[in-house]
Amino acid sequence: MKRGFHHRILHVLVPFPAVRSQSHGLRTKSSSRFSVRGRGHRHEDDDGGEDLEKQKPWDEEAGSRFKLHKSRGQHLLTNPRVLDSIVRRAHIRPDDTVLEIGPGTGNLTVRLLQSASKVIAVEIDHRMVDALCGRVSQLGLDDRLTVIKENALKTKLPPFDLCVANIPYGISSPLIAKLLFESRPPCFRSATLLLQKEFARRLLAVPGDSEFNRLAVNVGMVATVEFLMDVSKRDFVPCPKVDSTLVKIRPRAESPAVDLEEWLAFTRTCFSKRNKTLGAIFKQKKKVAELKERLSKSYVPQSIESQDDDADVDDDDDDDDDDDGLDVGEFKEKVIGILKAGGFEEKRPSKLCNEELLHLLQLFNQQGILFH
Ligand SMILES: C[S@@+](CC[C@H](N)C(=O)[O-])C[C@H]1O[C@@H](n2cnc3c(N)ncnc32)[C@H](O)[C@@H]1O
Repeated sequence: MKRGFHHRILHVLVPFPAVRSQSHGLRTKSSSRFSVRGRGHRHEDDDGGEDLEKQKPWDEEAGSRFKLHKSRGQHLLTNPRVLDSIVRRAHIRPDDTVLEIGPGTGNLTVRLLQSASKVIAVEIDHRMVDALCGRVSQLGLDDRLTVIKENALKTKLPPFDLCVANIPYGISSPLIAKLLFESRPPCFRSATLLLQKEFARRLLAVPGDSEFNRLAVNVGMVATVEFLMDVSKRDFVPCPKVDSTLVKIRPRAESPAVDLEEWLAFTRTCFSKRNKTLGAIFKQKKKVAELKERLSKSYVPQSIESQDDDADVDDDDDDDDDDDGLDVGEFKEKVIGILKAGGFEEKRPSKLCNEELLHLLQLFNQQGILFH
């Protein structure tokens, strides 16, 4: 079973009170301060030209005050210019259905509702859901918002055209994997996501960069990633320790010519030891034994949630050439022979582009060596 995707919990659709405004325009409330009880956070916004910009990101009158949990990534984006910029860069069409993961109190949601036909928001915290529903209801936009009160990683996502979100950074990797790999091919145009800056750098890394890693390799196989802008930590309440980067992920139009489960398992092996050559990686006794066993064993699916969770795993036996007890000597020679024939033995996976890695996988597969 794929870790994180096997619990299919029913959606809880949160109903809204039937409060409507006179029109679909956003109404501006009079409150002018952001305040979270217990934290003493106060945020004063820039004055904007439009109604929406004048509206404060969090309206005390619209909902109750509560403690924000850092463990759930509850850093609310409060700078209206940044919020507007995210919506602008998402290129939303009027008939689009937008998926938002982690709407929080709705700072981004109310803007998305202005541009899209429909917003589907997935939020784990019922206090946030209550605040969001109250706020959207007061604005008279509730008929276009559907809230799924669930863990975004554990719920089946409904169809959508665009994903636009300031996500909790703790779920970045499994969430991107879910968006891109859970339902193939993905049917959305793009995901405009605010990510932790360091994570975004790794996602944007190319072969040869020090940050180049399995996450970039796997995402790059099925999507392109574009840098949009950096966002200061000072634009959030409470202020996090890290800065952020907005990126746009676009699924590739054509599916890659490879079994993705096989590819994910292959890259898991290639990137299992940082800075090692492929020769050193494939000489490990355990790796050789695993591959040999897989020749005769049936397929065991791997998690695609933990895209990059094993980069530091050390087996402590990478230089071990002694095959006694495993009876894998001949098979190991075959594996090394394939690496040598392709000119890969001395190369490091972090320097190879996807085409080169794909070529190596094909060489293995042609010799009957499978990775899943
Ligand atoms: C960084 S805050 C963003 C809030 C809002 N979008 C904003 O920009 O002000 C992340 C939000 O995601 C919610 N969240 C955390 N983990 C989640 C999960 N696994 N599934 C859905 N929502 C989650 C948090 O409760 C929080 O409201």
